[in-house]
Amino acid sequence: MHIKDKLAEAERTKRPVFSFEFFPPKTEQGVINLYDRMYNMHDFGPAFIDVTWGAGGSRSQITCEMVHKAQTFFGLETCMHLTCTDMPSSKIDEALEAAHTAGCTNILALRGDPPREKEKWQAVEGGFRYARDLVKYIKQRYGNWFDIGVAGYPEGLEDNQDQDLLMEHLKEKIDAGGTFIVTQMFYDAENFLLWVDKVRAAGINVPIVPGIMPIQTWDSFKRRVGHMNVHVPQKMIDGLEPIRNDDAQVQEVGKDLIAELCQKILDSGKIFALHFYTMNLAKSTRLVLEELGLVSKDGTPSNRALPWRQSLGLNRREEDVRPIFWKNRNKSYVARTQDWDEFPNGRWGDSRSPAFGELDAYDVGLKGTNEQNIKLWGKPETLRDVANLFIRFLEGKLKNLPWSDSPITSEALGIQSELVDLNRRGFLTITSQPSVNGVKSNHPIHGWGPQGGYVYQKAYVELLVSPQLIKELIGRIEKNPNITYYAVTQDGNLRTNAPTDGPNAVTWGVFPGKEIVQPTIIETVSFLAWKDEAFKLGTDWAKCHSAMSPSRHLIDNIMDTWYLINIVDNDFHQTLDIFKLFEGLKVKNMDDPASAETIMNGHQPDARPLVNGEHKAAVNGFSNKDLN
Ligand SMILES: Cc1cc2nc3c(=O)[nH]c(=O)nc-3n(C[C@H](O)[C@H](O)[C@H](O)COP(=O)(O)OP(=O)(O)OC[C@H]3O[C@@H](n4cnc5c(N)ncnc54)[C@H](O)[C@@H]3O)c2cc1C
Ligand SMILES: NC(=O)c1ccc[n+]([C@@H]2O[C@H](COP(=O)([O-])OP(=O)(O)OC[C@H]3O[C@@H](n4cnc5c(N)ncnc54)[C@H](O)[C@@H]3O)[C@@H](O)[C@H]2O)c1
Repeated sequence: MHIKDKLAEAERTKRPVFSFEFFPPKTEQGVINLYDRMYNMHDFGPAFIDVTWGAGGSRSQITCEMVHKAQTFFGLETCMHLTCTDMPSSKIDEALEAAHTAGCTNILALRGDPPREKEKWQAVEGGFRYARDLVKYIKQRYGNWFDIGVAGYPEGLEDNQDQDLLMEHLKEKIDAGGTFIVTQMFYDAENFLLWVDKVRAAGINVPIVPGIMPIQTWDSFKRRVGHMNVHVPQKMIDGLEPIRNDDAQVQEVGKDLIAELCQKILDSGKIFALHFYTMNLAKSTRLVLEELGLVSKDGTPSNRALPWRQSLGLNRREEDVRPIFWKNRNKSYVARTQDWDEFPNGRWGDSRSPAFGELDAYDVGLKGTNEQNIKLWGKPETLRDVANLFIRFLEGKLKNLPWSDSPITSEALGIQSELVDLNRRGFLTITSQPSVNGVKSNHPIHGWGPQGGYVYQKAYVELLVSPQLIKELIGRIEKNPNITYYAVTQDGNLRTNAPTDGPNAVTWGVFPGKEIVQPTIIETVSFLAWKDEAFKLGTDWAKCHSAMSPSRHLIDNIMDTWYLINIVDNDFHQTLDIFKLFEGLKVKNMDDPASAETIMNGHQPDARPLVNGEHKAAVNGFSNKDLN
């Protein structure tokens, strides 16, 4: 059924409907577990679900596969997103044909983010430069088979803050055949409703579906707001900031704030649908829907297990944490633990979670236009210039780096001088955490999770290391039985001394009446998924600079030849031992304009390759190619 008909029915009957957006997970296990979740969320009764378009290679294949499964097996009315970026018309045809074959009759037609490298931008044959062109093409090829939605921006768009122009272009998309509008996420109801009036004044009469992003934790909320550049009313900040360290309270207050936002929108009498950016998680969306009375409080997903398989066969949870009571009751154990990855959900969380590693709703990659990024980070020509950027970030003088999208935290300030010193010597630090040996869960710096608990963490540092120094560094690590590491190059050459493939918990908490929660882990699969993202952020940064520029050359060389390494001191009583590994080590020629090449041609490591990246990835069900 076409979405426009469902929306028209909602408006006619004045009974609001809602929809859920899912994105293609980063890992194979995440995809499998998402099917469980989609199946369960079916019971909430969404009018339709959306699957975002994962640009490029395997991610787009997963979109098509998810659309097929949702439509055919779960009986969910599905809308497939489709973008123009880097899509020759043959690929657009393939995607549309896959959707058609799956019985999907709804497409959200988008432009996608422009390729970073401006000089390579080419509207592909058929002219899919704007979403409008894609709408026209779909109409032309498929007539009325597909109902076509388009995107709307009440808060403006990064590359176009001119609201009048955006409105003109929105009108063009509707005139080309768009029949409904789904908006970006926002938290400002007043601004949205004013925008709705402007849409109507522009002569656009199709239904508008507002994009709602539930609040999971303070950190993810802040990160997304920053990423999407949306305005947050002071009332929300005031409600959430004082309880930022108590995830359970943030979820509770967040639910109330989002329900209030939704209610205001629905009470306006102008809007009859809500679109939830679920981020592949069920709980916070469900809580908002319950609060709004759109699902009943006992309307939790039923205990139905997927008819064609047993979920627990999927290695969903480590078997040794399964309570003995459920030993022979796999299905009900699955149902009882359906929110297993909901809380808290760090970005280093479990790679089996459908929500693993997700930063924003669409694709990973560097944010900001090339001009903005050059203004922010300048035009580095030597390794010293690059290291100085990291140092300025660590000193709080720069608000972000390609790998760090929010300012340095007070937690990192405790080891600031050690981190600055590393960068000064040519080790580019990306993430860090000091060790914590049991502080209260409401601790202002290290605290997280519910009240009354204690939290722990192991000292951790993740950095980019020159091939000049990697051998010596790994040699030192391997002499210390407390320290584990993973090191990988962009092309997937992985080295590690981790004793198993399984997770190494680096953050955990003990809370009253709960099992131990370990939100942050390091493991092979998640590290390989992250390394693709980490190197992409770097190559995106290089592409902000023109092809022949020294900055492009320098950053590309670092990405092509350096190692991404994470190091954990498993003795969580030690805070500074991890830094002793680097004593006396320093990259040579940091001021040499060709320093990156010097490094590339320098001493190559011959540390024992414990694991071959490609092979290891295959063992885990992926090839690095698939994850790109
Ligand atoms: C609800 C929603 C879902 C999304 N889903 C995805 C997804 O699944 N995958 C993904 O990669 N991205 C997704 N995005 C992000 C989207 O691809 C980006 O925001 C993209 O930058 C803009 O896409 P658009 O379809 O709105 O573009 P368009 O409407 O084509 O507009 C893009 C820019 O071009 C300008 N423009 C449009 N027409 C013209 C014209 N005729 N002349 C000159 N300028 C023009 C516009 O003003 C705007 O600045 C989504 C966004 C939203 C709001
Ligand atoms: N190793 C893995 O398996 C894996 C998987 C996915 C993501 N990641 C990591 O997740 C990180 C983001 O996670 P998050 O959002 O929880 O953390 P974040 O980016 O907020 O940073 C985590 C901590 O590192 C500190 N930090 C930030 N930038 C730093 C820098 N340049 N040098 C030293 N310390 C810095 C922060 O202040 C904070 O205390 C990514 O940057 C990546 O390193 C790792």
